[in-house]
Amino acid sequence: MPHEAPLLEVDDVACWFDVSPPFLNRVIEGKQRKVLKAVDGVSFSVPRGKTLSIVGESGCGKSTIARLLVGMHKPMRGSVRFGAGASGPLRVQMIFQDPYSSLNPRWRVGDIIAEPIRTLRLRATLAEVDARVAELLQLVGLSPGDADRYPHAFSGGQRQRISIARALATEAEFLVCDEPTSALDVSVQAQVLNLMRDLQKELGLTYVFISHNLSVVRHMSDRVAVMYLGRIVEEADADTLFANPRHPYTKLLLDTIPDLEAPNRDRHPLAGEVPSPIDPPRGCAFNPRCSLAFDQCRREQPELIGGENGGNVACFAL
Ligand SMILES: Nc1ncnc2c1ncn2[C@@H]1O[C@H](COP(=O)(O)OP(=O)(O)OP(=O)(O)O)[C@@H](O)[C@H]1O
Repeated sequence: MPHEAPLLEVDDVACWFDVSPPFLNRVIEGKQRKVLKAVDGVSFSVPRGKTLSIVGESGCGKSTIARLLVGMHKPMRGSVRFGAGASGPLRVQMIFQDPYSSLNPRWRVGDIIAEPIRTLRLRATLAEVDARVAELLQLVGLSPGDADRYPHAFSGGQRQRISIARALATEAEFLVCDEPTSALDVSVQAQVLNLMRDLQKELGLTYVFISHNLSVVRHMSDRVAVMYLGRIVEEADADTLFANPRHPYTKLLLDTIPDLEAPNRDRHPLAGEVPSPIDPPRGCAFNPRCSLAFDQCRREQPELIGGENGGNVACFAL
């Protein structure tokens, strides 16, 4: 079978922010500026119809990657390349974490979903636009009559369904989902995740799914990349990563997931905090929190290296 080119290919991408206090712009030369390396040398690819999840604690650079993918940030190094869509250029949309602030409260839901259809001229007549809006509402588990209501009339889970309908209204084939269920009640999270999985199968969608919560991504992902302080420290097929995590940070992250089969087992809370990306530790950024760290880890930064299980890991201690 010919090897299909990935739908998304990210190669050695870096995104740094100048976080010098404003007055430094005038009085201090460039070399003394403070630079925050939010993403620093990240590479991954996503095949068509698959899900890559990016996980890690707050501040690791996950949202910055999401913004790089949809063009809200420009990489200062490296490249983000998309393959072709089914009919013309690939359309990429983002689903945001907060379904309360991402929908215009003054617009009826029907208009929110119709807007991209009209702007992109995807339907010719008003009646066709209305029919498409009704179809999209049903696709996400709402009813066509919901088109006449305003966002405030809906729960958080329903609003996230509306956001998904709006994204699909563009005929997007690639969705970047930044913590799409983190603002929702736990009982509603599973419903929205199931909807996203069903839509993926039905429409052949490709996802980059961002979360700080490994248990959320477990059943969503084909592949998982674990980020720490702007870099990927481990990347593998989801089943492999959950069954046999290799990087000490991945192991710690997995240890924080509640085990439904052994709810009374002692869990180890993640000790310590992610260091500041403005002044990261020398060597492996995880070394101050790592029980396996030795001299080399405090001096050199480990590269992501492929292993026999098809995964990649960046650790000197393995
Ligand atoms: N526009 C910006 N200007 C300056 N610093 C930024 C900017 N955007 C992000 N950062 C910093 O970059 C680092 C990575 O942020 P990012 O939001 O990508 O992390 P994250 O893993 O998504 O965390 P969270 O889950 O809290 O959103 C953080 O230290 C953050 O403060």
